[in-house]
Amino acid sequence: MTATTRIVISSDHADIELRKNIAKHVAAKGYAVDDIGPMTSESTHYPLHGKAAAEKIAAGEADLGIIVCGTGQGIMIAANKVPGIRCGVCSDVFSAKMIRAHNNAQMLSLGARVVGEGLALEIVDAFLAAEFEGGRHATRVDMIED
Ligand SMILES: O=C[C@H](O)[C@H](O)[C@H](O)COP(=O)(O)O
Repeated sequence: MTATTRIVISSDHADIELRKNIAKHVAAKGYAVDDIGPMTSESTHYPLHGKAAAEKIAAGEADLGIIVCGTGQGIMIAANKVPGIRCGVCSDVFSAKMIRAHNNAQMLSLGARVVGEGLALEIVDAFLAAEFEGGRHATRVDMIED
């Protein structure tokens, strides 16, 4: 992926400040960021926001996505219900690299109540820097899509 990669970012209410700071961090690297909210901390429902971000990717309006909820789990489950989407929750840098390198995941999910902001930004950087390795991994990703 290049610096022209389009990145959609969303969350539930668990930590909109973390989401906004991720958006700023990613934009500062030169990526095209589409932060689709929500814009207030009012309690909301993570399935809505995981689906909305995943649908942007499925529609070809974004290349990669970063989503946030309390644990990262609920919004990830919702995103993965959109056909063609592969999303993983990461709480460590190695996994963030490997969901791109081996699983060709288009979406990274973060738990705002699990990781602090410093680690979250390192995880984001690892996800964005990694490239899909193809080969035997492409065979397996194709099996998921089948
Ligand atoms: O997987 C779900 C997420 O962690 C949600 O962010 C969480 O369930 C929201 O909980 P609450 O409504 O208590 O803030």
